[in-house]
Amino acid sequence: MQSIRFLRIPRFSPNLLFFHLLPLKPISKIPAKNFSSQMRSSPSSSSSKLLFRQLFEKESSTYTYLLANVSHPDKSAILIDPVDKTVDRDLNLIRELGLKLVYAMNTHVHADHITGTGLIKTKVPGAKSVISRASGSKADLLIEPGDRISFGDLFLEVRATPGHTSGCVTYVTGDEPDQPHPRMAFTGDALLIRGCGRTDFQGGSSKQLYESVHSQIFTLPKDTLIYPAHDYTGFSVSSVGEEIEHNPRLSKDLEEFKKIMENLNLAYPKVMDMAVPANLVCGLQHPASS
Ligand SMILES: N[C@@H](CCC(=O)N[C@@H](CSS)C(=O)NCC(=O)O)C(=O)O
Repeated sequence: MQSIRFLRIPRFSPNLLFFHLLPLKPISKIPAKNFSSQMRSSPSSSSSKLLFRQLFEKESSTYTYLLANVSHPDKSAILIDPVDKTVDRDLNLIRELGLKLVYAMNTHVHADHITGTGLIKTKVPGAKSVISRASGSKADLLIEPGDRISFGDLFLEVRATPGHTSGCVTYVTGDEPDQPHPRMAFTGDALLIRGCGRTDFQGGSSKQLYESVHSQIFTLPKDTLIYPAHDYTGFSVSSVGEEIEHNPRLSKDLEEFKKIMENLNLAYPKVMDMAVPANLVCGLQHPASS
């Protein structure tokens, strides 16, 4: 299905809002599945703006991301990588901002904390849990590479970035004129700022992680903003160009990268034995509630 429109399209960055007159290219549906929070009410309602918040859970140093299409009447919102301990904070924020949470998404099965997605489903009727099919987890939507996750007129595309775990994905904002510019990549634990996820459990593979990051993230425009699932050193955001140049692990060649990863000598996450089984059912140890 295609539509051609010439409209006043807002362009925006996460921090600054710009408005330009742009011709809107034909929209063509990609063959992979389209997960949409609502039907497009009118082909001419294209005004959209992103609300973006980066939220932090200090015990596990996890970032949760809130994105919403605030110019759309539905004010549809999504959460990426919510943590069970901070679900009430996140839901209060969503309530205060008058948003409607449609998807609670995971980038992967976390080993260091319990996801908030299952708990959110018990508190927000209609919100759907999302994780990759390759993760082997239960969720309402099992997404695959190339799928689109829509909220209002905005969308994320799904890229497979295995290596930290076999089911890791990166969510990237759309590559169309009415989508955020610069693009934003929510990399989970595949790519951290000046680091990357460990590869010593949960089907991890250094070679696979290296190939994932180089083929799926480092090929994005250099100004693409990198938003990871963790930071242990005080960083909050980076860019593709910055990580290509300065990432002390992934800027090396594959053989050197593998040696670095073999010698990380990290202790296993303290709650791993409890977190992994729980996260396979979206954080609730009750399959029916996933
Ligand atoms: N100390 C923490 C776990 C820290 C850790 O292992 N982090 C993971 C991501 S969460 S599984 C990781 O990949 N770290 C990479 C690195 O270079 O630090 C705990 O006990 O939970």
